[in-house]
Amino acid sequence: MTEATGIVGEFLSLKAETDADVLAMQCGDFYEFFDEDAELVAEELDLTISQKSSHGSSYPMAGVPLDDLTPYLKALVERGYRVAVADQYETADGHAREITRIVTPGTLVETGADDAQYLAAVVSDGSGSDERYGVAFADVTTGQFFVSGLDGADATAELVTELYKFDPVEVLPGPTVRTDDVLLDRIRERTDATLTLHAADAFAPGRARHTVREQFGEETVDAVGIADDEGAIRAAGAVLSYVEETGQGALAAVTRLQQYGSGDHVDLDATTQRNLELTETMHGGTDGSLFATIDHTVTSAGGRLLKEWLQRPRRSRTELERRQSAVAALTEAAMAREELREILDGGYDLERLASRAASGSADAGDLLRVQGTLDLLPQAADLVAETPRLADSPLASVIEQPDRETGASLAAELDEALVEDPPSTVTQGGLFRLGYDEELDELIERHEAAKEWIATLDDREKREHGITHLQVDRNKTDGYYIQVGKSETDKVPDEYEPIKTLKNSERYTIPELEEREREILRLEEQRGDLEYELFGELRERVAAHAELLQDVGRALAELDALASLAAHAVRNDWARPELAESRELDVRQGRHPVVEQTTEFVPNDLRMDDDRRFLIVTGPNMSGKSTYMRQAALITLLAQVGSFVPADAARVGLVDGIYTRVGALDELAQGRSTFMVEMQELSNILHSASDDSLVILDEVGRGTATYDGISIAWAATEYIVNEIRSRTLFATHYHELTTLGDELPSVENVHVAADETDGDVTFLRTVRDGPTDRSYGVHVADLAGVPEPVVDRSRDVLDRLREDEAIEVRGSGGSEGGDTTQVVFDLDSGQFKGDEQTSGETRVATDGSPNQATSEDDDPRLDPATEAVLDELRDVDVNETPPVELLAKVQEWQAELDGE
Ligand SMILES: Nc1ncnc2c1ncn2[C@@H]1O[C@H](COP(=O)(O)OP(=O)(O)OP(=O)(O)O)[C@@H](O)[C@H]1O
Repeated sequence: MTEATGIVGEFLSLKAETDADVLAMQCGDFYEFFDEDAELVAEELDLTISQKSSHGSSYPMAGVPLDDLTPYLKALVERGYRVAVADQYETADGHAREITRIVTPGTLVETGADDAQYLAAVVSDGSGSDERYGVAFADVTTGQFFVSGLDGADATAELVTELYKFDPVEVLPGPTVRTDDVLLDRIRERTDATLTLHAADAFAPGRARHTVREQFGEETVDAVGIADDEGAIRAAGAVLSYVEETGQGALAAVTRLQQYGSGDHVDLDATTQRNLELTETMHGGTDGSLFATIDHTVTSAGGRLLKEWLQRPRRSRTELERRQSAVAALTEAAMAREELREILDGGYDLERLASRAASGSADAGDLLRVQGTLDLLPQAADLVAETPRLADSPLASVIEQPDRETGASLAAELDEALVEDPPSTVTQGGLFRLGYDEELDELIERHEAAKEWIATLDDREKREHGITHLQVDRNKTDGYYIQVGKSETDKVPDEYEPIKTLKNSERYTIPELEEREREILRLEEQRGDLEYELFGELRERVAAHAELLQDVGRALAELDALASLAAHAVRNDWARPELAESRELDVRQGRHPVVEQTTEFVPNDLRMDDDRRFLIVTGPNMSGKSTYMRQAALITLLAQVGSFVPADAARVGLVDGIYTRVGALDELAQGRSTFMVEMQELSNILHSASDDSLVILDEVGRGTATYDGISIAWAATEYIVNEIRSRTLFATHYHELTTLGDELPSVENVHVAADETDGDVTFLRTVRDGPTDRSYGVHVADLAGVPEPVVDRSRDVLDRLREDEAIEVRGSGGSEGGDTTQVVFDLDSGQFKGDEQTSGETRVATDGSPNQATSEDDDPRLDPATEAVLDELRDVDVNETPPVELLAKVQEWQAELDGE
């Protein structure tokens, strides 16, 4: 194929210059895509493809009008593509084109989503156990910029957790990271980010440091305390240079460098965030998450902040008490709270608008939204000042924080400058009020006068020439014209010069009109140019106040988030928790914040302190163990957000981390066995939790053979109680573990009660002290529709087991000629026993402890037929096998065991 020339050739050579996935090239009034790019956008965005021939070949082509590019860009970028935009500019001999910006998921300023949009860079130095990372997160749509250095044994896990928390849309892996398959896989697992290779030298320490200083100034870098953290600096520098390189101009809005991770936040690993369903449920939806339940914010910035609070609860008591006092004041000042929310409801996203001003994409409407939103702060301030309960609260300082004077003068300037309902294009004039600029006023006056002259021309002509059907109008092809009805064309004077004949009328022009038309066109152009220039200056002045806008935006967002917490507390009768330094958690009549919304909830107490640090929670299946434990975690978390909590009263000893291990739902898809995941999570908890942490373990050990499971759960309990000393809730169906309550200090049993009368089980949902030894698993199997014969047979077996107080494995005796062999695990003694009546042998573990019980030497020998049945039994996936097949299996096994 010959090489394409002309416009296609130009496109292809520009495309070869960039590493973007797609190129949009301006051709006059359109942005065009050619070749593979045309096919891609046609497929993704449903554009029509046409063919463009060049040098004997035909190329697919698709295009969008100039002014419509943004939504298409957004759509492509949201699908993870990086899009280069080439613009056309005039030259002495025609025009040329060059790539002016690259729009990527992490640098798209005009996002439509409410959520934060982080661009991250990750660098690593060190290796093995001495792994060190630097990480930076920038949200160019709001100007947020966070950096952190991570080191120590758990640095990799912490890094993955941070990535999960910030959930970046684009990640720039540093030079070493991009060669680390394992880490890259974990990043892909934990985020939906596009991974982009950014120039390696942007990560170089010297260059990165220079970039960071240029952006934030040397003093800031020193003050924030990252000057010595090379990893953090390298990551920060790489992010900044990438934003700059994409040419989006958003860098100007990134004004504040914030370091995080130095112990101000409660550790919430990625698993825990998911398990507690903070922002998404385990099934991936948002409905039914904690955030969806408690979010009553009225602005997107308020919602974003509240979500951030949930994802990053605080450890600082001062900060939490400040938020609590504000929420408390708002719960008590009902009318003022609702009025405040109404005021806020009129606001727009100032942080986002600041970024749009800085990147030059804000239009006149955006600047009016800036003005309108700036005006809300003084309104909120007046309301707070007039309401004594609020005036004494920390709300006053939230409002005091931004520079209100400058805010007011910027708002006044915008108000004086722009007309009420400006057009969305900024090049055609019509944006400014009279009195804003003298030169513009004069142009406007002349423009308006010329238009006025034309507006009255028809009357003059009608009068002078006695024509009734005469009108003056304008269109694109003919410009201004005088139109006269056919019946009266004989009355037109000589100076009327015909320009077009229509069916029923004739169009004319006259020299005077032509002159005015030229004047109007000239004035329109001058006015458009001048207004565009003035608008650019005005937008730059707004952009120069990016930091102020961010301050006001955050203050309004904070008011919104606090008012939302107060509104939820009032509607749901939540109480202000007392924050304690001691290691306790004392909840009176606590509820689960999400479940209480949809259920007649039975409240429960919870008491944990130094003498009662580890609670073993037993109770029937479905009784509410998981709910009770999550409730404890969520109450703690809400308290450390500064919120009220779903309880009559609560005293919450502040925690440094919340760790959970509950049933994993979605890990299988990622190729790890359920049990492996369970153990990795347990391992992570045992490494990370401290005596200030809250640990929730739901059925640890369940994923493997019973004895291994009990052994692991037992040993983990001992380790947590003796070594870690965290506050821990551990739900289990291994009732053997309840004996630990007597043996270890600070371990107590509680159970969720159920009532059984004549075989009918009622879940009481009440938590009481002491253990229980009943699971009612058979009852739940019945409820779930397991076939009756299986349920009945289970009941028989269960009754026998209860009589024997033993776990029994039953098989046909090979050598004993059909006699039954029984191997039992005695719940009282925690020992294995052979059935002396039939086999005459006793198999007892040497020291009686469960984890010894499975040792090879003591393994009871069974005949091969029984072994085979047991193997099959172990392998059956109960969740995957239809009940009828299960039933058939059971019959088959019975037959085999009966020696048939
Ligand atoms: N205190 C309560 N009041 C009302 N309903 C509750 C309460 N606690 C739990 N429930 C409801 O009971 C059901 C079972 O709760 P949960 O999953 O916590 O039980 P579980 O004991 O952990 O079960 P399993 O042992 O089978 O995992 C849930 O649907 C929950 O909504």
